[in-house]
Amino acid sequence: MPPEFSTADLYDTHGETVRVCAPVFRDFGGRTRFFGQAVTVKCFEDNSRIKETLAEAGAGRVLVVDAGGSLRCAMLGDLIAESAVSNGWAGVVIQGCVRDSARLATMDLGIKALAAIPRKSVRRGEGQRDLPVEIAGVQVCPGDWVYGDGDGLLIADAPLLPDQVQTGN
Ligand SMILES: O=C([O-])CC(=O)C(=O)O
Repeated sequence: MPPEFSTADLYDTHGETVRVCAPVFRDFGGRTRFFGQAVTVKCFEDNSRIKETLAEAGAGRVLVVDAGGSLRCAMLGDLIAESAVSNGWAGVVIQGCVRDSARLATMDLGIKALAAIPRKSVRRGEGQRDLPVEIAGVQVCPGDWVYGDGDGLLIADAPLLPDQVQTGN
């Protein structure tokens, strides 16, 4: 189980040294409180990099995806989310859409995205990984610390929790 924390308490403790995402995301995963170090992807209506990355060992990290805010297709569905769970990812944050939302809600994974839509993306092998991205008005660099709960999402340069363990599981 993730340690007890709340993004509101973390904000009160750390103030404007943390970046607060604009409240554009909904929770789709079965885990609403999650944290971990960021791995970043930038892609548009093509989830190739997301599928590849979540097939690797997650080690409690959080995949942060700038999907350009597209509301046309889903960048994550139940199969890719299942691979994220079995590979030990703590969460996935997508500036874009998901699908299979009923199944996602049963999974032990944090998932924040803009909306759900039935249409899937088209995989053409495009997209970039491990670069600074911007989601919900804030910059996220690879290795930044991501904290999510029902109130939203905070991004920090350094770990915020006392005695922080190195995984978000
Ligand atoms: O395959 C996709 O593009 C998305 C999807 O439906 C899944 O992850 O199950």
